[in-house]
Amino acid sequence: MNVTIQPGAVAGTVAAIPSKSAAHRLLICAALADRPTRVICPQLSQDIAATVRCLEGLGAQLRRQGEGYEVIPLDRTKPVGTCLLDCGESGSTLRFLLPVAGALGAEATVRMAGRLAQRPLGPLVEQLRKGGCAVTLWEEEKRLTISGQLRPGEYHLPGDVSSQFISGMLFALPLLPDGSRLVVEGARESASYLQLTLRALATFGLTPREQEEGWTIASQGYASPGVVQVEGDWSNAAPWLCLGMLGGEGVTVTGMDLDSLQGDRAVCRVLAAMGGQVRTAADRVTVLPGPRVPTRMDARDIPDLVPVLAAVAAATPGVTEITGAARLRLKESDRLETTARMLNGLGGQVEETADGLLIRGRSHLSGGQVDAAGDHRIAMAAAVASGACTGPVTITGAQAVEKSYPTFWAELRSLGKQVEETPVGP
Ligand SMILES: O=C(O)C1=C[C@@H](OP(=O)(O)O)[C@@H](O)[C@H](O)C1
Ligand SMILES: C=C(OP(=O)(O)O)C(=O)O
Repeated sequence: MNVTIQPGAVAGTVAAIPSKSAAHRLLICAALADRPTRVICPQLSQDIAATVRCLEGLGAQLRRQGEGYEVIPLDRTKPVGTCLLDCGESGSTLRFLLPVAGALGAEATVRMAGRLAQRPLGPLVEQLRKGGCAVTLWEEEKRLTISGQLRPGEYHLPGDVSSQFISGMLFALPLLPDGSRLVVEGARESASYLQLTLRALATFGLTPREQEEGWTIASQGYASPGVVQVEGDWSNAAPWLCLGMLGGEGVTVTGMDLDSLQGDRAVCRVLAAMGGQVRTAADRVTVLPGPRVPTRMDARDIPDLVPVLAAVAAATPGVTEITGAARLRLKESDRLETTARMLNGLGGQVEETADGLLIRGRSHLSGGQVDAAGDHRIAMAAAVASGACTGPVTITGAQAVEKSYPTFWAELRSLGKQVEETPVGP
């Protein structure tokens, strides 16, 4: 599908969608718990659906009821046996559930889509093999298999490849019959995502004991609190707040936890540093245009914000430098390359560096036709950039937003933008 966005100001209010990161975590904990849990999650996405599908593959039952899921946990007294885990393009689903499958002794075939089979998995696979699992990856066929029973023990993971490896082991190790140790080597990136994992575990009564280099993790059952609510998604509120910065009468996002542990809450701080007028009250945040000043950004803890913040920077006169973002090359696309290409396609001046972007901003961008590169965050960043364009913006492959935000184009329309969706033949 192609989307064409006409120039024009935005104004209005968007209700936050449920956080994809929180939804994955709470659904996984619920599926491993001692009794049923109601997980309130009013809106779905392809990635959340992937986690639901895989948890069903492992033997849990997830029934969609009203605004959420009734999760009947898997029966830990019965072996999982053979199963199919179709992770789609969701890195979180794959990296969280592979260790869980190992801890449950499942004999799983895992399917992957898009770029997922090429994204890093090696350090996690190495540890699972060390712990007694057989893992074989067929990258070309986008398939892998895991079998064997993961043993309690000491596991080591790097801190700077993907925090999702660490989260996956934090979910898996309490399921083992004896205590384990998880050691994180080197600097930690995406560290706030580990806090989200620890909070989800704590909600289900699990508290890995923090040590200087990682955690000791007791053998312990997941205890359901009965009902859990998925909080609003800061990563996906960010495109609206960034758009609010680029003109018009401001954009408000409601349903946000202003004290959230999500690292992407930093979008408020960064937009304020860039001159945006950021106003918060109760559960909402509003961003209005301001003077737009360039800044330096370290993206080590906010990888998913880089494309949308780069779009604002491209329309901010002066030089903005984004560093600490090498990991963006390992996402749904090489996001340093695809962000630069997309913004340059709209008249921006963006250069890739080894670990980030160098952006020479202009007061306006021109517009043009750009490709989403199969990446939801690039499609949404192009929509943000359209807020600074004097001409129309056409985004090819715009359906990419469905990975995390299926109603994105409808919401953009609700803010007053003229958005035309054109289906493209098979
Ligand atoms: O744990 C999570 O929910 C996520 C962790 C981050 O990945 P990395 O840890 O691989 O950087 C982030 O980019 C991803 O969108 C979601
Ligand atoms: C990288 C992302 O997700 P995942 O790693 O779960 O595929 C994302 O949502 O930007």
